[in-house]
Amino acid sequence: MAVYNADHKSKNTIKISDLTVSRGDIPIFDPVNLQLSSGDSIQIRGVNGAGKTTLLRAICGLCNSHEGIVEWNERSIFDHESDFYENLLYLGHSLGLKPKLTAEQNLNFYRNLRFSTDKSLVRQALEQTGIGGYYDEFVARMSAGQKRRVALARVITEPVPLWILDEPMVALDIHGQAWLEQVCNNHLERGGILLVTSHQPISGINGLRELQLT
Ligand SMILES: Nc1ncnc2c1ncn2[C@@H]1O[C@H](COP(=O)(O)OP(=O)(O)OP(=O)(O)O)[C@@H](O)[C@H]1O
Repeated sequence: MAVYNADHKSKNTIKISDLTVSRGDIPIFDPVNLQLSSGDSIQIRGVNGAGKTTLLRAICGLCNSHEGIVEWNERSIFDHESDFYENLLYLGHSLGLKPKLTAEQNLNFYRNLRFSTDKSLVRQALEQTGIGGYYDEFVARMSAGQKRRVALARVITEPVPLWILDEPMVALDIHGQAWLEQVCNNHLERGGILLVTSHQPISGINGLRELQLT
């Protein structure tokens, strides 16, 4: 399982070079060039339809029609997929939760994919997200904000260095937003990297850079 470079002795880097995605023959956004190292964070900004989700998916290697290069620690993600994906946590618009499973079962599913043996992390994570009492509740019976908190608990149960979060603030109340900003700051202090989109202002993440898509 991937671990943080907690002591910063070795750094992680993601480098994006001339990355763009086309629909038909038309590029959705101008080529993106970006480099982030351990402790760096960036918010991708742009109006509805600017291509924020598309860019994040392309960085994750999930777009077929992309041009450009994405490198993790100076190696193409396509040539070294397992090294990249075991270090990546991508939370997209879709929460990726099974409604007929409980919160705990959903998180254990993802935790098991990472071969993590620390079961206690799941209930600790749900406590931290403020829904500790809901660990055995079916996701189908949860509110939108509660579901979002379950999905976001993965940042604790799968402690990998690269977080790519698409609109993570959606449906969160102010307490949830403050919690998320705090865990992002902890992540960055431990040497993590963060790429995030949000239509809501993010004021509580230290050193958050901005990239405006055009
Ligand atoms: N599956 C698809 N097939 C064709 N076009 C698509 C597809 N998904 C998105 N698009 C188009 O790509 C463009 C960028 O969409 P994208 O979802 O990346 O924008 P966004 O900036 O994330 O928008 P929002 O702020 O509304 O979430 C839009 O014009 C959209 O219509």
